[in-house]
Amino acid sequence: MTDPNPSPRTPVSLAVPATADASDTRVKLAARELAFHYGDFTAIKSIDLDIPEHRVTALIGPSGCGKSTLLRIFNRIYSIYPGQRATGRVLLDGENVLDPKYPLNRLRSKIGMVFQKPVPFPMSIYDNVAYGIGHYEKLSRADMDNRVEAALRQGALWDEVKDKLKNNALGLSGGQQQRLCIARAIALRPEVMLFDEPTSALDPIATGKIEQLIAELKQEFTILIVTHNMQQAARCSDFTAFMYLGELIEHGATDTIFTRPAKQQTEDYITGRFG
Ligand SMILES: Nc1ncnc2c1ncn2[C@@H]1O[C@H](COP(=O)(O)OP(=O)(O)OP(=O)(O)O)[C@@H](O)[C@H]1O
Repeated sequence: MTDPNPSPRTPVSLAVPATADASDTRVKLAARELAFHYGDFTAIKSIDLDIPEHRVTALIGPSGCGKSTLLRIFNRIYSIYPGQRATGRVLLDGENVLDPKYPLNRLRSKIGMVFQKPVPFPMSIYDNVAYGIGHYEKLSRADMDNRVEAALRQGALWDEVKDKLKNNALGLSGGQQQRLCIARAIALRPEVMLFDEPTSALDPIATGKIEQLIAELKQEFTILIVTHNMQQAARCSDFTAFMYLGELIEHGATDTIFTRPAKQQTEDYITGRFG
């Protein structure tokens, strides 16, 4: 994992105005002694982590440290794969969502996920957003129209697509497709949104739009974002968690993690000495 020829990263400039304080918000999502196993391989080793409500928390760390695995535990995607097993607890508003008695449908309606590569359904822009809603609620045509419009507005896509809602979503640009996937997740009115490297396939302009969108969305949602981009973590998160080899090494206010990290491993990673 250690890079023998490290190239120092560009110094990270912070856009976070002041040290974020977790004491002015409550914990929305929490991991307690959370571990994860792919067969015999332990990818996450007993993590405790608090995710504050209405804040953006960035998950950073070198490739393979377990960031995506952690997101996949939070909405129990892993449960469809044989041999994959989580132990410990994930508390959403205090309830353990890993308990098999916690309904998967309820969990999916509360925790939405946006993936690295936008994957719109091969259907119209309108239907992409309406499709998921139809699984959970029976809305009149007018209510559905309103819900689709609201989601596309919140996804910062409405102005670009309002005259072509019946067009196939696959005709949108990559950045537009990603915003459509965000709108699709928003339309279900989740409480937590998980973003797994949402801009890694996008150009800087499209990336900037998504980052701005994430900053706006935290008013309504609790956000967790996995990113390899240190500048992005610094720009759009309030809190940052640094993982290494399946362990949570350090977690705190983003400006503290980037300017005064407590652990040497964190400093080595954010300054580009490894990873
Ligand atoms: N399906 C799988 N079966 C077995 N091991 C897996 C599987 N998926 C991931 N792993 C292993 O689990 C560990 C954590 O992987 P994960 O994808 O969570 O890391 P990551 O930090 O998200 O990496 P990246 O930044 O490269 O996406 C790695 O060692 C990986 O090889």
